[in-house]
Amino acid sequence: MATATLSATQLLPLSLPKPSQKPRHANFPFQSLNPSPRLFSSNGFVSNCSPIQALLNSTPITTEAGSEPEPFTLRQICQSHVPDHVLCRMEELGFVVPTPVQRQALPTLFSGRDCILHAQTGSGKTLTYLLLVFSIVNARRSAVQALIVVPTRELGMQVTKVARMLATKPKEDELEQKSCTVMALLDGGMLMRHKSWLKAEPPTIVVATIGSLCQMLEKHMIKLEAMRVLVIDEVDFMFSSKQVSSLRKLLTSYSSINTRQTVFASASIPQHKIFLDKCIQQKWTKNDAIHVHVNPVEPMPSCLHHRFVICLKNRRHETLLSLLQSDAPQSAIVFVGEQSEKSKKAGNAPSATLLINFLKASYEGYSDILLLEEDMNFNSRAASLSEVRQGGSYLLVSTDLAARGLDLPETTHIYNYDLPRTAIDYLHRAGRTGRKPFSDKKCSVTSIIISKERFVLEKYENELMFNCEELIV
Ligand SMILES: Nc1ncnc2c1ncn2[C@@H]1O[C@H](COP(=O)(O)OP(=O)(O)OP(=O)(O)O)[C@@H](O)[C@H]1O
Repeated sequence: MATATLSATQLLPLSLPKPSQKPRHANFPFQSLNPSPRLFSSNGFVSNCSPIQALLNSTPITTEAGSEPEPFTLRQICQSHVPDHVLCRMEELGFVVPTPVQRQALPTLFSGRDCILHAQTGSGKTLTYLLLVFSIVNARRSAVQALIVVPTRELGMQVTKVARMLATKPKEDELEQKSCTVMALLDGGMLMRHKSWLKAEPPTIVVATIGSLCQMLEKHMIKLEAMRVLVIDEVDFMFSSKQVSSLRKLLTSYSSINTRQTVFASASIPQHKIFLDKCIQQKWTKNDAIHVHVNPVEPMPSCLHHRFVICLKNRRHETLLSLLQSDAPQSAIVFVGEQSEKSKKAGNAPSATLLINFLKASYEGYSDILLLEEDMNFNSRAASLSEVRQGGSYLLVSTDLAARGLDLPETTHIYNYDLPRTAIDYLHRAGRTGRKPFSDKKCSVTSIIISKERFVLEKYENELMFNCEELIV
């Protein structure tokens, strides 16, 4: 059985600089989206795209004598794989320079290999797998050709939005050939409407939560015979959820590894070697599946500053208040633990509600404080998120529902009002900040703990290889 784990250095395409070569920048090779004199153009670049692209095309090349030009842009990496109109949209949306995961994983993905995409939170895994999807699907074919499975409705909406933005064609091009259609088949959606849509003309790409997807599969409303790429996002979470049996069925009974390319993505793949072996043994992936692990020695973004405050159990509200007053964050997420069944049965108010009431009464830093938790209906959840996305300044109080995949790039501060249950939960909560791939701006993650929780946080520090600074408030 051939299993493989590729680290960053092994995956570099031949023409990319090896780590032994002098990097352009000590921390990150691509500091700015502004084209620098080091940029080069090649014949393959010619297209009628955005001004950024035009500038990139026209910039003269300066490479060392005799050396191969280095693929500097996403366009160069994707050129012969992804349709030009998608590349143009990508650039219009500001995605010009590849993040490390894009630079390292895309050549492997374009080679057709099944892949476990393992890279930090906020590193751009979504665009990575979407570019693969667009390299494979054919908009002229009326069949579901790509399926992206996500754990929550919120993440599904986000991925759908990016996919639709990339798929959009200029009006004049639409007349020649229609764009890919993207369906969001998500829990809390209007399944009746989806049924009519699927019947009339199947979409090219489906973004689904496993519950809604399986309902449609069981009723034979959706067909996966033409599916050529399957992405499972937040794969470790999906395999540890209650829906694992549906997921296994999707991977083995509803479709076959021989006719699809399979991609698993997450910022955390515990025991990844065992997981990769299992993927092959269980026939979730083909035998030559590869583990692309970007920056394994640093599981969390380096721009995060981790802090903790020790307080008495009954002083958490006041401690959070003084932190907010001293930090005055423009945009922050406060994570609270989920209410236990016992507490629900006893008729207690959830701690998130109590906290919001307290903050509304005592903190004037925000015009509104928003809530996101599992017990809210889907409409209220959507309303909270859309307000957060609209406003330049927000304070969101949330359970771990917001911890996986959500992209709110303006978030600068994370507060763990309750300590997360595991190091992996810590990693994903912390990863809701520091989500601007080319920014060095420091963002903070602050945990409010009681003294006997200090050893738990220390355990997380060891597991995730970071240091937490004590704050006295
Ligand atoms: N090449 C790029 N240039 C600039 N910004 C990018 C690029 N690729 C992705 N981004 C931006 O980076 C942010 C994080 O990307 P994304 O949501 O894909 O992260 P992720 O790796 O999936 O994180 P998580 O593990 O938390 O889900 C997004 O705001 C996205 O628009």
